[in-house]
Amino acid sequence: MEVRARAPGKIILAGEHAVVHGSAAVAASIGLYTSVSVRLSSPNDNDDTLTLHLMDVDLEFSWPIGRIKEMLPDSVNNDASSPATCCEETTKFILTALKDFKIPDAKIGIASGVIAFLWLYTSILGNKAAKVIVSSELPLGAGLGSSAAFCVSLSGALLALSDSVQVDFDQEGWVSFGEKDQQLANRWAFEGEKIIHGKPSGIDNTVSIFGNMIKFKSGVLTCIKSNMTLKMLITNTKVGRNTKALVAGVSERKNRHPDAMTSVFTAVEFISNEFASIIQSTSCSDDEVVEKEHRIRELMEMNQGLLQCMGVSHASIETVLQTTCKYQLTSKLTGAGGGGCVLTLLPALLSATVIDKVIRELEQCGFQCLIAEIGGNGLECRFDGRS
Ligand SMILES: Nc1ncnc2c1ncn2[C@@H]1O[C@H](COP(=O)(O)OP(=O)(O)OP(=O)(O)O)[C@@H](O)[C@H]1O
Ligand SMILES: C[C@@](O)(CCO)CC(=O)[O-]
Ligand SMILES: [Mg+2]
Repeated sequence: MEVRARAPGKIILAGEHAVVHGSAAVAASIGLYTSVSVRLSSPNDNDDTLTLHLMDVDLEFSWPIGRIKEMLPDSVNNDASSPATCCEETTKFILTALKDFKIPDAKIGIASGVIAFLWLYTSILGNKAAKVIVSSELPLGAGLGSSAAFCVSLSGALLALSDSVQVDFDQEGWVSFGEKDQQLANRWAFEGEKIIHGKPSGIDNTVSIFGNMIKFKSGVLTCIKSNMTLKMLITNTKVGRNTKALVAGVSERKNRHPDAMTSVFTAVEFISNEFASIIQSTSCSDDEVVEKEHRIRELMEMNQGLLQCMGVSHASIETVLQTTCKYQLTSKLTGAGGGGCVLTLLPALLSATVIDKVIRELEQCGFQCLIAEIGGNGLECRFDGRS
């Protein structure tokens, strides 16, 4: 039996990092997906292994089911309907066991993804033999929510094969989960994100599950209906970074300067709330759109300044800011920062010639630009063999 699931990446329009400390943030899904296919072995296959093929990093892992039972003895009592946290001891044990695979140093960040996979797989499906393939259109570790899309698509595919969710696979094409099942997949994906991120707010997995645009604060989501076309240029600085380390760095800064950092997070809360209300308000004339874009630009500029205060900007991000500023365009980092991706607002009346010029100049700096669709569907799955 084979199931495929796909989950989108995201951009954070306002509020990253502050959201980890309880402030509001605004995020939207983007039209770039991570896909997972899970094929359970049948008795005819005569194959008693669990195999994970990570196409994007060209790594394959394979464990005899006996080894899975040793590493995760509780997998016999799996209960897909109640998401559980992977304890530190289990994480360390699996990490040690992964040494057998000699993951190259340049790809060592993948180990946390493999631990998240083993935890989600065995907690949801127990210790069944299967082949799992993961591939993504997202750059990994670049601020576009690759870890959340990974955990969401995995949780979706695994739950679809469990008895705990009801998916109508008689429908043609991609199918969404019902709301209760989306909530369950979201709780599992959050458990996976905890393994990869340390202390996630939950915004990335939530927007990847539900899609579209959301405001998120202290674990609570509010759907946002945008009343303006937001066009963002996404520039990948290609500077590698790790969300877990950046989130931990901001917490350390908060411990050193609690009053100053609390004020920074409070300021971000106001920015996110104002951002959300601007995009939801209706505008009739071109002048009103221009006025709204002007206010959004100022909010992005202020948010970027506060992210600098948190210590998560980077020289490569500053280069993108300076380059786009030459064209009177405003940018801010998105996701965890420290490199990764930067958003630039492309005003509705901006000419294609200017867009081409700014993209060319950014690419000459060695960066990679893309214009992704904002909003769109969240987690979806299907039985393979159907279009
Ligand atoms: N397609 C994938 N294949 C294997 N591992 C993946 C994949 N996508 C994500 N991961 C895991 O997620 C890690 C990257 O997560 P990280 O949170 O650092 O970056 P991100 O999610 O892309 O950015 P952000 O959290 O800022 O949005 C990788 O090192 C790997 O462990
Ligand atoms: C940096 C952060 O705020 C967003 C990462 O996309 C972390 C989180 O919210 O979990
Ligand atoms: Mg992440």
